[in-house]
Amino acid sequence: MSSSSAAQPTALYGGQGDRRVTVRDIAAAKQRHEKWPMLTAYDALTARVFDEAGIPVLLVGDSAAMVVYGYDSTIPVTVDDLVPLAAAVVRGSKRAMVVADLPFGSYQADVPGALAAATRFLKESGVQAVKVEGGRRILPQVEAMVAAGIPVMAHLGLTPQSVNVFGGYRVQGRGQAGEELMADAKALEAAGAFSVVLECVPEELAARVTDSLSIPTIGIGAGDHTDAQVLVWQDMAGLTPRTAKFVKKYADLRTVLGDAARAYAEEVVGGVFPAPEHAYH
Ligand SMILES: Nc1nc(=O)c2c([nH]1)NC[C@@H]1CN(c3ccc(C(=O)N[C@@H](CCC(=O)O)C(=O)O)cc3)CN21
Ligand SMILES: CC(C)C(=O)C(=O)O
Ligand SMILES: [Mg+2]
Repeated sequence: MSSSSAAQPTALYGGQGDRRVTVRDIAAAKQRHEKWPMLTAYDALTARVFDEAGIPVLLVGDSAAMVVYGYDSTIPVTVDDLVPLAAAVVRGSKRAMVVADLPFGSYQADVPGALAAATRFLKESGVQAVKVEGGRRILPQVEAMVAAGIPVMAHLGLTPQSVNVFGGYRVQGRGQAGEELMADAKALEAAGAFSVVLECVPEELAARVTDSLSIPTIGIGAGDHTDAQVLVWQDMAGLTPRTAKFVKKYADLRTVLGDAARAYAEEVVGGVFPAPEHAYH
């Protein structure tokens, strides 16, 4: 593992302090050309680990549909499914800004629906911001949420809630589609989005968008020129069996956890565990 080229903690990454990271902190990081990491989290214990590691932004992704609930896309997951996970991540963290994905079907149809879904996450989970997939078609929703005081993170490129339009998880934004994505990004910035995720797009496009916007870009499979990076934590920790090309594995939790389960099982079967020190007298 190449964790040796250690970057110094920055104002946003690795800091301590008993207040949460805000949208203003994130905006200021771009002015300082300071890169930052985001990770997903879906429960209190991992949220606490990542918070103590100094990760400034935690995303309760609708990828929970796949890595928590076992569906094969993000389409089935609901607000009712995600709100309790988001609440657990908020309870498990102290410093990180917590962002929740609005799930498929909860914001696309109209402004009242989007406001209702986002409001549930802020009231019932305590997250500080929400994330929505899409560009100019959802501008009214973005504008209304921002006007209501809800920070909005945008998401362009491979927007997994549109997997049935794309016909699979493929790179987006090649050729003319890149110009459309650029126009979407500028429109979202003008609508008040505080950041934009760029997923699975050519790195040249992600760099151009990053240099054209004053809000930070957060890349996943978008090269090294975005302001921030995000990965699904089970991917970067090596728990997911198969991952996309853009994932780097920083641990091998699949092996670690499997070995632990086998060691425990063998000791139970062999009568080694529990030992006297694990019993009450
Ligand atoms: N565990 C997990 N990690 C993710 O990053 C993730 C999810 N789940 N669920 C929602 C979406 C789906 N994502 C995916 C899934 C697969 C590929 C993938 O296999 N991509 C191909 C690229 C093919 C091409 O060249 O166009 C690859 O081989 O990397 C990409 C993004 C990203 N998101
Ligand atoms: C991968 C990130 C950007 C996401 O949207 C998710 O985890 O749902
Ligand atoms: Mg998502």
